[in-house]
Amino acid sequence: MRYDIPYASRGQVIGLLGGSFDPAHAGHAHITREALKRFGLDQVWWLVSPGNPLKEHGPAALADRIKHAGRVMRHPKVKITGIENRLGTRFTAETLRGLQRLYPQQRFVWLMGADNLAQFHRWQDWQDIANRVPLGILARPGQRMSARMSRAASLYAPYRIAGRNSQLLAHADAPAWCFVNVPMMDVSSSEIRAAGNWLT
Ligand SMILES: Nc1ncnc2c1ncn2[C@@H]1O[C@H](COP(=O)(O)OP(=O)(O)OP(=O)(O)O)[C@@H](O)[C@H]1O
Ligand SMILES: O=C(O)c1ccc[n+]([C@@H]2O[C@H](COP(=O)([O-])O)[C@@H](O)[C@H]2O)c1
Repeated sequence: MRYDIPYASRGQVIGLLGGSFDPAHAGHAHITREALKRFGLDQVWWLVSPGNPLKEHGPAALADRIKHAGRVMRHPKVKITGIENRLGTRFTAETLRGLQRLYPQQRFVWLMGADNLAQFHRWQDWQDIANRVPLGILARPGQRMSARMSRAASLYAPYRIAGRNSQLLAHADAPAWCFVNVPMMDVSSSEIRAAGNWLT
């Protein structure tokens, strides 16, 4: 299947929420709505990943995950995409380089839950990512401390924008990051997978 590249007008700020979405759930939809508000984003694109490079087991078929994500998240400012499949990228740093080439007139903010900040230093070219785009981090149950104590949080401590100033993030030059203490939803794809076959 060939996936389209979404439209964004000049000057727009686009939040990117990458994930396996295996399957998408209410927690993803919740942090997306919070990110739109807290960071003042024009759009959020979900990047449904061909497969997380750090996860051993491959996810369900991309087309099924995208279809399901479209049912979970319906919002005029949110687009569900298979951009990484289209670009032929799996690593976030490569994806961002590709997107910045394709959209030179737009700004991107990388969004992630606190669990991903905790292991961000294991990602390929993670410092290139942090130097390329602002990072918007959303609280996740049980992950606040590990995120705050993480290698990325300590190395980039001088570039942190306080949560109360979250509206500044989207227009800040990278490196910049902001942790927002949004209300939390205790839900995960692994729990849903363990409970049965979401594809049926
Ligand atoms: N309940 C949640 N609260 C905050 N962030 C979340 C939540 N669920 C997922 N995220 C974030 O959404 C992004 C995509 O998550 P992903 O698709 O891996 O879902 P997941 O529920 O973490 O999956 P799994 O349980 O398989 O690891 C990640 O940045 C993750 O941190
Ligand atoms: O680039 C990397 O090295 C890298 C390592 C782990 C995760 N990621 C990205 O982080 C996002 C969340 O992944 P996941 O599987 O936890 O949903 C998704 O976009 C992945 O491609 C990226």
